[in-house]
Amino acid sequence: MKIAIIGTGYVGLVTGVSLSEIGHQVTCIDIDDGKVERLKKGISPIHEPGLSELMSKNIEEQRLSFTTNHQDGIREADVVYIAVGTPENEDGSADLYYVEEAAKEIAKYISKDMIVVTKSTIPVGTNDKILQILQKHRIYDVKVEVVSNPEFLREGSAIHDSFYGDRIVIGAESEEAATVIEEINRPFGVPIFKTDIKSAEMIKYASNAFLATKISFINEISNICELLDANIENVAKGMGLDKRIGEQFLKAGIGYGGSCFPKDTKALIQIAGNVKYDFELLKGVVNVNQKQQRILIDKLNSYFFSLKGKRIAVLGLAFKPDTDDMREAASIKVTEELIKQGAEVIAYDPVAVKNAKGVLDPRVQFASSIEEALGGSDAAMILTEWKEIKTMDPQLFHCMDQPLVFDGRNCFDPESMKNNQVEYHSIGRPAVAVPSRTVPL
Ligand SMILES: NC(=O)c1ccc[n+]([C@@H]2O[C@H](COP(=O)([O-])OP(=O)(O)OC[C@H]3O[C@@H](n4cnc5c(N)ncnc54)[C@H](O)[C@@H]3O)[C@@H](O)[C@H]2O)c1
Ligand SMILES: O=c1ccn([C@@H]2O[C@H](COP(=O)(O)OP(=O)(O)O[C@H]3O[C@H](CO)[C@@H](O)[C@H](O)[C@H]3O)[C@@H](O)[C@H]2O)c(=O)[nH]1
Repeated sequence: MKIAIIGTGYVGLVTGVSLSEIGHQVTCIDIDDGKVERLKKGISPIHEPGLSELMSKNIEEQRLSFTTNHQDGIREADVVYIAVGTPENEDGSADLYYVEEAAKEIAKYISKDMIVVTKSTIPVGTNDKILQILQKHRIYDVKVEVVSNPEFLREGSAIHDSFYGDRIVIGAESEEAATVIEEINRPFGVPIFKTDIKSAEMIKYASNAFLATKISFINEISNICELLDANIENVAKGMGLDKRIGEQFLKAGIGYGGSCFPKDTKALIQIAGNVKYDFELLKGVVNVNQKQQRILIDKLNSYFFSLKGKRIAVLGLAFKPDTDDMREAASIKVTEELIKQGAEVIAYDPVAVKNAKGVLDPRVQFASSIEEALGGSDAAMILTEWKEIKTMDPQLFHCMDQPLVFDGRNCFDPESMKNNQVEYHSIGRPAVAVPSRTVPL
């Protein structure tokens, strides 16, 4: 099948590469010249395990190409995917500008019967609007159908998720269109769930909102655990053994970030609000997350009398491990607050530094190793559970004069920190104090 994909971000690029890997002829289109030039040379614009290798392989085998020219990409295609961004408007609703522009571009160049597939996360009812745009702006009198095919990949494991996902959701009005998209995806071997368009649109938002709810729930439980001297890791494990609850997404920490949960939860509140439904539970989830992102700062504030002049090492900047994505990363708010309170911030991340430099306060300094960040620091904060951080020798914390760690991702066993004489404050677990500590507060 000949497929064109509009937008080569995380979703468009991973979709294009994966569809070419299972044998389709794919053209990826983007308006960003620089990005397309790099892609043509086989250079991935994002850090995503396994992506570069698979991309180069399919470019070489001539199943995958890139262009900035919509006409070239769309003219020959049997199916066109929309995978452009749907960022957050100021009021929390989804900004549909890029999706609507993409639909207009498609309409200009459709010259034969065509299915347009939406991969972008779009509010319930948006596929209907896209169909109207396509019908209004098309030049030739051809049949055009829209199919909703929301994406469930996670950054950091996007390629794996494409080939081993739990389900592929296809929302269509006609059985014929649904079957075409089913056949395209069949070689993935992932279970396919076919439904109507509006339900497919809602499945995407409801899934993200449910996962975000699990995270805010366990974070609230972790805060209560701290007050009662219980241990959140044991609690989450015991809860997760119940198959109805499940062990995933019960990891307490400094809240969820990234390009999806923060914006999609707020968009769903708006989607509900538009039909006069007050989604109280989800509002609570969002508020809890905002509070949770401050939790390490609060711990630091109750430890030190003032942060003025204190040197704080921040370990991990990306919103999660195995990605260089900084969108809505906890590190943005945390470093902003540290600087506001007069601290000196020295940060380390194995891959996200380039992107971090574009979004963090220019006063944040960057270290090229964990040791360098820790050297001379008064405290360390762990914000991303990179493998390199989780598996480091706790003795390394002695690069600080007196090791003091605030861990927002529960990377270490408190017992091992105690054995290594490291003062250790984590999430939802009793703190480890070191009696000999003499740092002036
Ligand atoms: N990032 C994720 O993990 C993820 C997962 C599932 C779903 N989603 C959803 O998928 C959509 C895309 O997300 P993303 O993270 O890939 O976005 P992104 O911002 O990384 O990429 C969007 C790309 O679209 C391009 N673009 C914009 N308008 C265009 C046009 N008219 N023609 C061609 N290219 C155009 C941009 O230049 C950019 O490269 C969003 O709706 C998002 O919510 C994202
Ligand atoms: O138990 C957990 C699990 C995750 N997180 C945090 O939640 C955020 C999101 O993590 P994750 O879901 O792994 O990454 P994303 O790449 O944002 O993927 C989510 O958002 C995508 C975009 O919609 C969806 O496609 C995916 O299914 C959905 O998992 C990150 O900040 C994590 O640190 C926790 O705090 N605790």
